[in-house]
Amino acid sequence: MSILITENLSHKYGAGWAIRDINIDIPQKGAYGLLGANGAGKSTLMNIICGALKPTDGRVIVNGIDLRKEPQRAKTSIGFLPQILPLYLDLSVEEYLRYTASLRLVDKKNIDRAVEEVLERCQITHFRRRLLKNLSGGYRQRVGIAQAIIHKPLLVVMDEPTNGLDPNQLIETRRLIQEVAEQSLVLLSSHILTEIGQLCQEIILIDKGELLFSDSASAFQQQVQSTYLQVIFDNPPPIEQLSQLVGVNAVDMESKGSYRISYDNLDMLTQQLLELSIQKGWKLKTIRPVENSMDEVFKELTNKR
Ligand SMILES: Nc1ncnc2c1ncn2[C@@H]1O[C@H](COP(=O)(O)OP(=O)(O)OP(=O)(O)O)[C@@H](O)[C@H]1O
Repeated sequence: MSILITENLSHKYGAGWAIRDINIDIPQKGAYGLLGANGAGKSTLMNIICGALKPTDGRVIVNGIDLRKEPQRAKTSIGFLPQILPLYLDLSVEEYLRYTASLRLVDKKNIDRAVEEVLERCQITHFRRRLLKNLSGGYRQRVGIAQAIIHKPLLVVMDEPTNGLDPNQLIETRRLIQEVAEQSLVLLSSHILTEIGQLCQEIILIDKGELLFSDSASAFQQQVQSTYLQVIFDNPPPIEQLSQLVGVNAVDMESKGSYRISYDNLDMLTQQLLELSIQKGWKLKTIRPVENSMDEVFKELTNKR
């Protein structure tokens, strides 16, 4: 049974559609990256999937349960880390987690154990008595993740979970997200595409409220044909000679003997490289296409429309 299905999900605020006919079917656990430019509809989609916003049209099915028909039952399988976390700053970490466990309908007799488990999983046991207002941003975010997983949901939705964190906090929060994704389906949005590339095996891209792409991260990178070659020589020519070859747009030196060539005619370029290397003794040793960066694919796909 699929963990998350959305069927023709659409939402409009006032007159304009924020999302339109989004169909997603995610059968298994793992980290899924939700990409889209500002205003693409990511938060709207996430809020609807978590039951925080009622869609204008369509439906959400979580673990086989229709969110609109049985919201309470469906929500036992959903954890949510919203973009702005509603923290009660005068509560201690432990008090807050007890409260969220009861909101998530964790059985009273299981609350102690559930709190201990998430304190440990999120590595905040030593801060259990600290007031939330006295925690750093990184630790607040861990508390946010702890409240999202306290009831062991099958689906965890995280809206920009690493936004505003410093580099150390970023590394730790990403590690925690990866651990959560081993036990749940984690759907997360981020503006940092390299982060999505590192964390997520699957990519969902929405643009202007419409689903543009939903497949593996490697399929995402293959969406746009690379127009770069990496060439490495044992006896490298001067960069100017490479720049003058037919079919070349630009050449950058990566390290001694290694160049990145932007081209518009691959056949002509490779033919010249092979011929000249033999003629002039450049000793060409590697020639390979450079994989597109996530940024390049994102730009290409969203600019096409
Ligand atoms: N409460 C609201 N009332 C009216 N329009 C809204 C509301 N919330 C969002 N919108 C509009 O709906 C569209 C989608 O917004 P949404 O916040 O879902 O996008 P997003 O992809 O999450 O953007 P961001 O990356 O900036 O957070 C935007 O055009 C936005 O202006």
